Amino acid sequence: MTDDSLVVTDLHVEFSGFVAVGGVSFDAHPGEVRFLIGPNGAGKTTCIDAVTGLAKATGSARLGERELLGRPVHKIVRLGIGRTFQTASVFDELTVLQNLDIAAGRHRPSVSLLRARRGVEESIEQALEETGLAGELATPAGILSHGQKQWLEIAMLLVQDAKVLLLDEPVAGMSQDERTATGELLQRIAAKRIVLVVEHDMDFMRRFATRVTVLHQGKVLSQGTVADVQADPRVQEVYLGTAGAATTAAMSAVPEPVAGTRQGQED
Ligand SMILES: Nc1ncnc2c1ncn2[C@@H]1O[C@H](COP(=O)(O)OP(=O)(O)OP(=O)(O)O)[C@@H](O)[C@H]1O
Repeated sequence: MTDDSLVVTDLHVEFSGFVAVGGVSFDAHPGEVRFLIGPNGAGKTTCIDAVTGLAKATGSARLGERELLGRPVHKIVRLGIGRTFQTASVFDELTVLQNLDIAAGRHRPSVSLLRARRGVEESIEQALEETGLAGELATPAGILSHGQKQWLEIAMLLVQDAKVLLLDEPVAGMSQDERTATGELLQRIAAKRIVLVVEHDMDFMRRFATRVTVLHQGKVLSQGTVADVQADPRVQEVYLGTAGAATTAAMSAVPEPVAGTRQGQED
């Protein structure tokens, strides 16, 4: 455990008496690509909503020494918690650079776009390089590929210097190549920041997760390395019952170690 860790303890969220998250605990640290998985309605997004202040919750979610629960959304953002949503939320009519300017809290009049390259701040330059969007500076976000839009959202979080990136189904709808590029991007980002991924895609999880928490009906069903959760009969049962044979096959496939990740780290 470090001062930079995200530690969620006994998280509870109710919607009009319905318990969406009923006592969930997990932690995440810089240096790992942390996954939250589980069938539809398991409570994954609600956990992220609670940590980011969008859903009222009890329990605790601490970033280092700081308690996040009970703070308003904008203060949680200021503490360095960034998130993406299942649907990319970039400004389609604005260019990649303008989107990043907005993320950086900077206003760039459109005339200066002609000289855009000259005026690019270092943080934006770095985020563009990191996410592979350097060649798309003047491209309207609306015509980016689906994968590039997700990367732009991640770049926006990097520009804001988010310490924690909470990513809700970042590879949904992506091609295989885009998934691989995204996984590698997350590994690079995770070297210095906390990356927590909510995902349905089991193959992606298997390739890139260092540790996994499996949620089911608002509770933690299993937690550990990819190998641990795949071997857990309770996980196999839940996926057999809800997601069909394809997912079960993906869950039971032997994980391939990925260079540069901290496979095997325990709670
Ligand atoms: N604002 C809300 N009001 C009422 N119920 C909600 C609300 N948000 C989520 N729920 C319910 O809480 C449960 C958990 O939902 P959540 O979206 O967190 O699940 P999930 O694991 O992210 O699912 P999915 O993979 O389908 O996105 C579901 O039963 C959902 O219908």
